Amino acid sequence: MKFYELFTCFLCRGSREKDCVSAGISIPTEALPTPPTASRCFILGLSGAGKSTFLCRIRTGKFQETQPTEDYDAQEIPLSNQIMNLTEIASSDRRNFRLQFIHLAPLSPIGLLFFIDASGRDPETIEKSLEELVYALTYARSRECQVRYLGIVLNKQDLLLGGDDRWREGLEVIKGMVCDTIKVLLSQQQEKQDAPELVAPLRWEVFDHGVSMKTGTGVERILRGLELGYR
Ligand SMILES: Nc1nc2c(ncn2[C@@H]2O[C@H](COP(=O)(O)OP(=O)(O)OP(=O)(O)O)[C@@H](O)[C@H]2O)c(=O)[nH]1
Ligand SMILES: [Mg+2]
Repeated sequence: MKFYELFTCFLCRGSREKDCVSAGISIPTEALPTPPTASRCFILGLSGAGKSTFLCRIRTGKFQETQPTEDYDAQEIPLSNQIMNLTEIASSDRRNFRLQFIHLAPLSPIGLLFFIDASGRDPETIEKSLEELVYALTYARSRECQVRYLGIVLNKQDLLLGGDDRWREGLEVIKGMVCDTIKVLLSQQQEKQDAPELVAPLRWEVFDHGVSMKTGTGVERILRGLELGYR
């Protein structure tokens, strides 16, 4: 799928309904999010990408089996420089993501952590993930909200390590698709030049090298990235 197709796709797709069982804090669909006081970081990614497992790792320091999240799940964690509110948006649901902006003042910066299940190496799943990422970045911008930090997490690499060398190649392809998408998005937005300070995440990076929420590899790196992104 071409980049501009990703761009138009998000405009025509609505948010999806999911039948889910809550893994943590469960809030009825119709309830509005309560305003958090800490800096905000949204955890996005398709269902099953590992968002709750990441939150669970932070909460308990261990791997625990999760259930699909219902609507969203939030927790506040202390970083070295501030308190960070991490809010998982279940299945990257667009409506639930948009609802979070009710309590965000214009120009207030946010962070995004975007999870991708890299174990399948299925191009359609990656493209679908990237559509959601483009939607999130573009929606944040439409709300005059600066994305201060974007971390893209290529998760579940423990499932690749036992395989042959082709997994390494597959991972590089995924990383290439992610980087191309972000670069095209940023250059297109910069061309518009209507609000340059809102255009790009001030800092973005891809977490690859063995990342797995099951083994815990990469969790510290992700938190450190977030910390640096908000410095
Ligand atoms: N092998 C492996 N499994 C993982 C990893 N991360 C998550 N899982 C498993 O993948 C499944 C889905 O993980 P979740 O963390 O619930 O996924 P999610 O992104 O929160 O999904 P939704 O809440 O539906 O949006 C669970 O069975 C996890 O145990 C990983 O790094 N490696
Ligand atoms: Mg979840």
